[in-house]
Amino acid sequence: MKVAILGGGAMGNVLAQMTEEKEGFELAGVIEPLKGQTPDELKEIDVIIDFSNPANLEMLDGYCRNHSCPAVIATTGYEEQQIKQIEKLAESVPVVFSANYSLGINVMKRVISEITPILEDSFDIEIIEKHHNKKLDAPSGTAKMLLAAADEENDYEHVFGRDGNRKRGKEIGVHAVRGGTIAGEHTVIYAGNDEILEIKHTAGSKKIFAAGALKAAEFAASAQAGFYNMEDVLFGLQK
Ligand SMILES: NC(=O)C1=CN([C@@H]2O[C@H](COP(=O)(O)OP(=O)(O)OC[C@H]3O[C@@H](n4cnc5c(N)ncnc54)[C@H](OP(=O)(O)O)[C@@H]3O)[C@@H](O)[C@H]2O)C=CC1
Ligand SMILES: O=C(O)C1=N[C@H](C(=O)O)C[C@H](O)C1
Repeated sequence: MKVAILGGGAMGNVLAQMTEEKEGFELAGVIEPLKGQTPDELKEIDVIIDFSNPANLEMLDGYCRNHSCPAVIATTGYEEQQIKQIEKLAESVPVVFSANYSLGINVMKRVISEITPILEDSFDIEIIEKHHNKKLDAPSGTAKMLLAAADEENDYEHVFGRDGNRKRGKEIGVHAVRGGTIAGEHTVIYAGNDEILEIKHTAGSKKIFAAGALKAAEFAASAQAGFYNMEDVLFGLQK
């Protein structure tokens, strides 16, 4: 399978190396948008994997539409309107879209949806994410995804970067920490009276995201047009 990578940054580089090493995969090229490159320069791509920046969405959308090319989108920090645009693109081509391609976080997401309804009335819920000091967006896409998993009913008030006292009532605080080379750490804290439950995932390196994105690429290359997430890839199609 011929894979093109949009974004030649930290993730693009790790993914390029893993693509070249993986049996059955061939690296068609790495597109570096800030150097004026576009995917149009590459021929016969089976799937394009985007680890770049929301500013590249128009380019990605146009390329996938014009070439009926499946996409795996890993970039985070999109505006609501851009996510709608990705959903629209998925009416024409297969799109896998996830803020986190690791197995652990996708299992954690399931755990959070399962236990939050049991604990939410008597425990306070807070989310803490930690990342390297080069990360542009905050809070992380994964923190927002875990928040959505905790908040299926949508009757919470969300507080990003809480400062001061917790108000009583349904409120989930999301906190971002940036430093050094932390590959990614996400903790959901359930704090009750005299007891604390923490669910935590730590990424040991960027390789876990690249490995998951390659799995998603295999899935996307043989899927019908549609909007998929990493749970669809790992656990079979969700409803
Ligand atoms: N879903 C997941 O599992 C994961 C998602 N991510 C996300 O992937 C993205 C990339 O991460 P990472 O590689 O660490 O980031 P880097 O900053 O190392 O790389 C970002 C890439 O995006 C391009 N870029 C940056 N700014 C712009 C801009 N304004 N306009 C156009 N292109 C731009 C750059 O292109 P150029 O090549 O020309 O320099 C660069 O290669 C982030 O959004 C991050 O959150 C990261 C890890 C896992
Ligand atoms: O920028 C990163 O590095 C990461 N970004 C993703 C996010 O915003 O959640 C996924 C992972 O945590 C690493």
